[in-house]
Amino acid sequence: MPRQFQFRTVDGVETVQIAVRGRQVLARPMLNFGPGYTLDERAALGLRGLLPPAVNTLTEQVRRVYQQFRGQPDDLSRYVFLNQLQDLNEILYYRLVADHLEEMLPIIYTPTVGEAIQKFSSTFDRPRGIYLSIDDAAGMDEALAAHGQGPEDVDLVVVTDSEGILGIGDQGVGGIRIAVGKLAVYTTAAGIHPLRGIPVVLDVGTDNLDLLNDPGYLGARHARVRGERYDAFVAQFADAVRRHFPHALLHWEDFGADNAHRILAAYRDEQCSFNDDIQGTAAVVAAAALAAVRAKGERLADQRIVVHGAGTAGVGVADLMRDIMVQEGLSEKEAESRFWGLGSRGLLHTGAPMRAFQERYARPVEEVSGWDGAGRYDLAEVVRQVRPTVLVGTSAQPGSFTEAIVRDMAAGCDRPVIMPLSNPTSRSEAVPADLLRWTDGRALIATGSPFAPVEQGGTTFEIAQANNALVFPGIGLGAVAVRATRVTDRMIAAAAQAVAERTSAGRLGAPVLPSMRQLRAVSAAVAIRVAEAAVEEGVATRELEHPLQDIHELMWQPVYPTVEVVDHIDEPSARTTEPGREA
Ligand SMILES: NC(=O)c1ccc[n+]([C@@H]2O[C@H](COP(=O)([O-])OP(=O)(O)OC[C@H]3O[C@@H](n4cnc5c(N)ncnc54)[C@H](O)[C@@H]3O)[C@@H](O)[C@H]2O)c1
Ligand SMILES: O=C(O)C[C@H](O)C(=O)O
Ligand SMILES: [Mg+2]
Repeated sequence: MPRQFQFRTVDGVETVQIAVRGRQVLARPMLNFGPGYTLDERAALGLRGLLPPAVNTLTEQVRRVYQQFRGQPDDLSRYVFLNQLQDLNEILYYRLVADHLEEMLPIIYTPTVGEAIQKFSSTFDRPRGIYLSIDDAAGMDEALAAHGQGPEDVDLVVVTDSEGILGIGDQGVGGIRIAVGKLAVYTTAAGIHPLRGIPVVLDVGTDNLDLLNDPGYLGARHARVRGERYDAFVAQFADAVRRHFPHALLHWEDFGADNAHRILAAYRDEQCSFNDDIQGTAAVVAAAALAAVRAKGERLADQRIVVHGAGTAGVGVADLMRDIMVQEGLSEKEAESRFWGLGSRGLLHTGAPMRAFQERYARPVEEVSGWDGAGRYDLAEVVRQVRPTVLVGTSAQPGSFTEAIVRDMAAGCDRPVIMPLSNPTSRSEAVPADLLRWTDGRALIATGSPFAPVEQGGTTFEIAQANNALVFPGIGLGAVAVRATRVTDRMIAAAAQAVAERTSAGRLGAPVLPSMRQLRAVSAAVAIRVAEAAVEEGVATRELEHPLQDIHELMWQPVYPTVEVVDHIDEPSARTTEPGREA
């Protein structure tokens, strides 16, 4: 099918060539500027009479839709409203989100996206992204082609199989919305062009009985396919991405713990890909931990770290912190001995069963011989015995950082670092106001979901949001900017470093991470460091001549482009703004 339109940027000016007319223009979210079209443009595009007479600026349109947004009764309705706006006029949607970032991010992303995923089938209207069903594996190539993007057109593919959505588990086909949400954050934070990212759900069935028994459920209605058939489907998908979109970075999101680690290990050396829950989370949490221990005048290597929930995120976080301790001078074994991990059966130790990816954090069984618990040691016992200085929560067990546990921890150190990272808000291991109360304001806190500042003892405590949203957009942009062929550990460590450098947690009450308000600047800083690391690692296929300028120019802004009305679009569609020279 001939192309209907094409965006290009020449000398910093974005233009869209449009080869369709009339209602076909208004039917495309990236072309529908609504009353934003001038009268001349309306005449040239066959839009006369299809729009009300007034011509609006983008600012006027934002004002109107913001009022409509404010009129929504609850967060889920706000999500649905924004979702519909994205499918109506996508540039206006991104402008609205950019202008009201702090208010909108918790709607289009965590925590509200969690509820929207759970209610996917009842709130579904217009499909967005690609739905790949294991029952139609043979149709995968056709499905990817049907999306309409050519090999040069795609920078990013975000994929989930929906088994481990946030902390709410298996959500079947509704998981597409986490991929949509992550891409919206890529665009908002790092200026990835809205057309250059594709959200994908791999629907392999669901083990969620509520979904299987819901007559309105829109996904494949059978139990999750596992084993060889699942692996073959994932392999077919990874290969199809390489063939259809050879320059795309593949972002794995919210897979179940075993598959997440296995898939990352299988593909990280095969194609440009990373796992956000393992590596993105690790980078942001390491940055928060570094800022917190610096505020105490200590090193990471000096800490005793308990990871409550040694799953996808927990083990990723431990691995990166271990690597930082090694840089600080510890041996790998010494560094690993600074961690105590807990799974659903309590402390990981060599006398109890565990999963392969957890084994390096198993404590020797001799260490626990005198402990209370007969082989199963819960968080309270671990905290009592270990006296941790850092407590990480990636368990999705709400309230598991109890008053008794937190007071016990705080009795053993001056500034306990406590990070309840589980999302959405309903899964948080503790809420900041409680943590500050139980520790008399001594705790250094980071949470996964957003929390309002807390007033205590005359101090306002701003709560750092340690959400991978602070790093994955920059990791993506950095990798895309230099067309990296892999995402290496050093690129992830560089992302953590870039965030840590932009944090100063010295003052009492200051957050241990930059605010989400600074998302765009942080993402640009992360992208520059990630791109540089990619070049140093030899995985970049082009270099940036002026990193700051080049990254800045690559970041798409939500403004209406100059319209060029044409009869047809010339192929090929190679990107016209080259960020650097071929290496
Ligand atoms: N802040 C962030 O950026 C961020 C990033 C990724 C994940 N998360 C959150 O972390 C949580 C876990 O996500 P995940 O992807 O790692 O899931 P996961 O299923 O891979 O890991 C959860 C782990 O918790 C363990 N667990 C379960 N019950 C437990 C209990 N009672 N005590 C101790 N451990 C227990 C499980 O054994 C598992 O190892 C989710 O809520 C998710 O939203 C946050
Ligand atoms: O999606 C988020 O908010 C962060 C993270 O990827 C998660 O799974 O919780
Ligand atoms: Mg996730």
